Amino acid sequence: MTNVKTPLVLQKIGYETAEKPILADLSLSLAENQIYTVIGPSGAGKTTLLRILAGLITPTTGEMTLAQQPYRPSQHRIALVPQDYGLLPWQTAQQAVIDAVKTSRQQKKLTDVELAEVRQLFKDMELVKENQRYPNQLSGGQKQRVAIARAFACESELLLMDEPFSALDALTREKAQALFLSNWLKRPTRTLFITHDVTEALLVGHQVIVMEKEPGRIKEILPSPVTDKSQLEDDRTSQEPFETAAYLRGQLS
Ligand SMILES: Nc1ncnc2c1ncn2[C@@H]1O[C@H](COP(=O)(O)OP(=O)(O)OP(=O)(O)O)[C@@H](O)[C@H]1O
Repeated sequence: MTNVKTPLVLQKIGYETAEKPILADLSLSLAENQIYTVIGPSGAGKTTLLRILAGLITPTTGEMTLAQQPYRPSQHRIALVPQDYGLLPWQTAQQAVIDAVKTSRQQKKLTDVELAEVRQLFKDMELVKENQRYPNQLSGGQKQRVAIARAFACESELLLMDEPFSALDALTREKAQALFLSNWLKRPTRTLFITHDVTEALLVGHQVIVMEKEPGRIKEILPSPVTDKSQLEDDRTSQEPFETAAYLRGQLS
């Protein structure tokens, strides 16, 4: 599948456990090559939504479609960057990325062209010196960049990121946002990006999905005033995102 310019549509999605409803009546349309950031209070079901899109759990009610066909996650190339980066202790940074490409393309070996692409990705993600290191030899910021490099390398149709920058200090986080966006612009894909940081949601996302809880549902979807994602450093100091951030904080309180 697919390069079709078509939205991934969720209609009236609900998810409940034996204990309680977790998501209710959630409808959403995710366009191709757009970044959707998701914010909301703890327990609003943000990770549950991501897990549904990844195919890790199945919604109790509602339907999901892509190109008017039922959306079955197992039939699509989906990249997931979890909160803890999901790196394996026995794999170097380079092995992690190469193995992910092999798995996603169902190949035993990469071609010279594909290996050159991986090397370029390491350059783009500023990881050249770290490529032979194991996770315990990498800083948090470096591990997180390896996890993102691995996700980009898979050329996924859907990129799912669960608070990827939450463990980073403020300056490393700003650098990671810029690096992520510059790489995303080179390799754009439909992206859902969970964050607790309202400013990050506006800077990184084209659209901000605001969720509320008990049960988890969408409260509002707001276009980000930051439309040019290549100008992040200018946007950090401009007034407009700050005004929208103040509004969003009000929505969350
Ligand atoms: N398998 C499960 N069984 C029971 N309850 C669950 C299960 N998965 C999630 N929950 C509950 O569903 C609710 C939503 O959880 P979820 O992790 O999706 O929220 P979240 O918005 O991502 O929260 P946070 O911001 O704290 O990460 C929580 O109350 C959680 O305890």
